[in-house]
Formats: sequence, structure tokens, C-alpha cells
Amino acid sequence: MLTGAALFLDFDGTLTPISATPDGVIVDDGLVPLLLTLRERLDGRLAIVSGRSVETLRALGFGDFLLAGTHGLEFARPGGAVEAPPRPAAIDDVEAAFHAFAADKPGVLVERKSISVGLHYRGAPVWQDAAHALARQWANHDGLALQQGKMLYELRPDGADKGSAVHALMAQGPMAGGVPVFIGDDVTDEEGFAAAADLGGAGILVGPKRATYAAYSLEQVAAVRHYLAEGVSRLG
Ligand SMILES: O=P(O)(O)OC[C@H]1O[C@H](O[C@H]2O[C@H](CO)[C@@H](O)[C@H](O)[C@H]2O)[C@H](O)[C@@H](O)[C@@H]1O
Repeated sequence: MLTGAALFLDFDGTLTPISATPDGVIVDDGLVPLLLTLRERLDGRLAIVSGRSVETLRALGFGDFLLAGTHGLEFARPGGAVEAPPRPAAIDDVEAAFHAFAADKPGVLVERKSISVGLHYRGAPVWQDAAHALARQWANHDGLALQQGKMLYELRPDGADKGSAVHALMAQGPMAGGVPVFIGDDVTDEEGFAAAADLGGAGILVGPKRATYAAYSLEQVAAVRHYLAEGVSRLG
């Protein structure tokens, strides 16, 4: 399936297992070399499309890759400048409200991001409904959109998603001319699956079966790694 592919890879829950906190994620030594080799076999057609900011993806070791960050709002070529909308002023107000909410709730975390802010309740799931209610209050305020993730509510600028990122990246540059294959685990990846299918390719859902635009599935991160490593062997 990877022959001729333009490969779009989600990060958390796809290339690395979900960890207790955003900062706790581990990029093992084998991952970047595997992706670099696979990209070479795909004639450069490999991109990472994440809810993380480009800045964070680079800090995690993915500076040499074509990146779409913050759910399709940010773009960067290897070593190039980051194309992104400005950080909305209202995000600072949301961040302050999130911090006030989290202050007396151990386990609730605020994640400051380049142009967005996340409220994580993985460490205290009892606060899910209250976190959702707070986050919802800011949706549609000053052009912000509410983005749901895994045990996470995030406020970010509206106007893009992983599907629009796939369309943009397929239109020019190294991904153009390939058959889009999007691998991801989260609800935020569904637009990426749908875009890949629209463009003649397919999505691969990581994790348990659910209603999805993905035509295929892989059980877990370990299966993704196996699939990518097999791709390297087959394409070699
Ligand atoms: O699109 P992705 O690459 O999957 O990024 C989505 C969000 O991932 C991160 O949060 C999730 O992973 C954390 C670490 O494993 C986990 O602690 C958290 O509960 C998950 O929601 C990241 O922190 C977010 O900024 C991304 O939007």
C-alpha cells in the first residue's frame, strides 16, 4: 500500500504511545531514522501532520521533516520558516481562564502552544464536563474554535484542519503526485482520512474500530512502527 504513497503521519498516539502528560511523550532513538529512510524510499513524500505546534515538533526532533502543526494551521519545510496565522489576542485570555480553572484541580494541566492553548484532564477525568463547559464558552469568540482531543479541550484559531492541510500539501511540493495515505488515531485525524480518500488515497485508523473515514486500521503504535518498517523493506 505504501508504493507510490504520499504519507501523512499523525504524531501522538500514532508514532508514539499516549503518555500521562504532553511533556512526558518519548521519541525513541529509532523513530527519526526510520522516518528518514522511509521518506527517501518514497522520494520525499512524507509529512507529519499534528495537533502539536511546529515549534514543539521541531523540539521533539522532527526539524528535518515537512510539518503541518496545530491541526493544519501551521506549515514548515525542513529548516524553513514557519507559516502560521498570528496568535489571537484572545488566546491569552483563554489561557488565563484555563489556569484559574486548573489552579485548585490537581491533575488538570494547561498546555501553552504557539497559537492555541489546551486544557488537559487526563490526570483528573472527573473534571471532564466542567473543562468542556469552560472551553465551550470561548468557542466562536474572536475567531476561535473548540478542538476536542484525547482527554483534551483546546482553543485555537478557526479556518483549517488536518484535511485542509492534506489538500494544501498535495497541491505542490514533495507530496504532489503521490497517493495520499493518512495514518492517525484521534478524532482530529478524521478530516485527514476524508481528504486522503477524496484525493484517491485512504486513511488508516490506529486503535480500536469506530465510525471513521479510514478504510483500514492498525491496532496500536507498535503495529504502525512495524507497518512503516515493512514499508522500508518492501520499497527498498
Ligand atoms: O495530532 P496529534 O499529533 O495526535 O496531537 C494531538 C494532541 O496531542 C497531545 O495531547 C495528547 O497526547 C498527550 C501525550 O501523549 C496526552 O497526555 C494527552 O492526553 C493527549 O490529548 C498534545 O499535548 C496536544 O497539544 C495535541 O493537540
